[in-house]
Amino acid sequence: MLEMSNLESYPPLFRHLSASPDELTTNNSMEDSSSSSSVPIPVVDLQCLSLEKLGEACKEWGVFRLVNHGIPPSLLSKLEEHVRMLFSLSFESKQALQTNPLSYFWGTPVLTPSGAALRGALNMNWLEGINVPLTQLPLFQTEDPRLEDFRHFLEEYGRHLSRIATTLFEAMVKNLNLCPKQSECSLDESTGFIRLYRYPSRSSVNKSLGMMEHTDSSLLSIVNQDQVGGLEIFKDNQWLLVNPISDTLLVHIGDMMQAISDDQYMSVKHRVRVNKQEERVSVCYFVFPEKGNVVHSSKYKPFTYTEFQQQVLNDTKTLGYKVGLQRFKLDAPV
Ligand SMILES: O=C(O)CCC(=O)C(=O)O
Ligand SMILES: [Fe+2]
Repeated sequence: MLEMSNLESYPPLFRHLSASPDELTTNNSMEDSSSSSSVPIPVVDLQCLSLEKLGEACKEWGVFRLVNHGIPPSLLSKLEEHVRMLFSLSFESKQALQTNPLSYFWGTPVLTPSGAALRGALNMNWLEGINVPLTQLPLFQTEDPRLEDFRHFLEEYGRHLSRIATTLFEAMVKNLNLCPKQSECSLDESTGFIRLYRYPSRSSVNKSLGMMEHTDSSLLSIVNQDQVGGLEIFKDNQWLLVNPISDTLLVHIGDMMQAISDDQYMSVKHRVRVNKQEERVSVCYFVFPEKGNVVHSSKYKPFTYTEFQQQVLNDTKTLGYKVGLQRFKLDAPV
C-alpha cells in the first residue's frame, strides 16, 4: 500500500490501484527467480581508464560500474535529497512543472501521456518521472528557493555527466578501432537529458515491475540509483540484481552504441523491480548521436537516430512494445 502520509503526492490512478491490488496483476512474468546475491559487474575506473577493461565490460556485459568519476559525494547526496523532495510535492504541483522545460509523467508515458491508452493496468510501469532536457534547464524559472537550489544541483550534475559520457565515448571509439565511416557518428552533448524517477513501494502485490524490461535507445545511459535497489540486468538467460553501491554510477551501453560497434558491444536488457517496503528513486542520464549523423554498420541498414526513434514510437503505438535494432538489420523484412 502507498504510504498514507504521502498519498496526495501520488498520481490518482496509483492511489486507486494501490487500494485494489488485484487490478495490477501484471503479465510481466515475474515468476522467474532473480538472484539477490551481488553479481560481479565489471568495474571501470575513470581516473585510470584501461581501454582493454572497458572494451571487455562493454562486450561481455553491456554494463559496468564507474568509480573515480569525479562527482563529489556531497553533490550526489544533495541531488538525491532534492529528488525526494520534488517527488513528495503534491501531484498537482508536479503536473504544474509541465509548463517549464521540465515535464512530469507517470505510468507508461510513450503509450499514455494522460494515462488514457492503458490496456487495463496491464504492463503499466509503476513509476513517476520528471524529464529534464539539460540544454533547456537555464529556462527553468521558479520562485521557490528549494526548486532553484535543485536547478543548480542538476546543472552541476549535468556538466559532470556530459564530461563523463564524452570521455567514455572517446575511449570506446578507440577501443573499437572504428573505420572512418563508422566513427562519423558521434556523441552530441546537447542531446543529453536526465530523467528522475520515483518507484512507489508496493507491499500489497507480489508480482510487480517498476519498469518493464527494455534496452535503452541511447548511445550511453548513466544510472545513479539510491540504496533501495531493484535494478536488474539480463545476462546468460537470467535476471541479476544490481546491488546499489554508494558513490558508484552504472553505465549502460545503448542501442546506438551497439549498432556503431557492429554488435561488438551489447545494449543490455534491464528492468526495475518494485520494493515492497520502500520507495526508490534514481537519476538517469541519456545521450544520443548528433541529429543528422548516419549510423553505418556492417550489420544494419544505414539509419539516423531520428529514424530509429520514429520506428520505436510507431512500434510502441501499434504493437505495444519496442522492437528496436532488429528493425534495421540488413536482412530484416521491409
Ligand atoms: O531507474 C533505473 O534504475 C533505470 C531506469 C531505466 O532503465 C531507464 O530510464 O531507461
Ligand atoms: Fe533503461
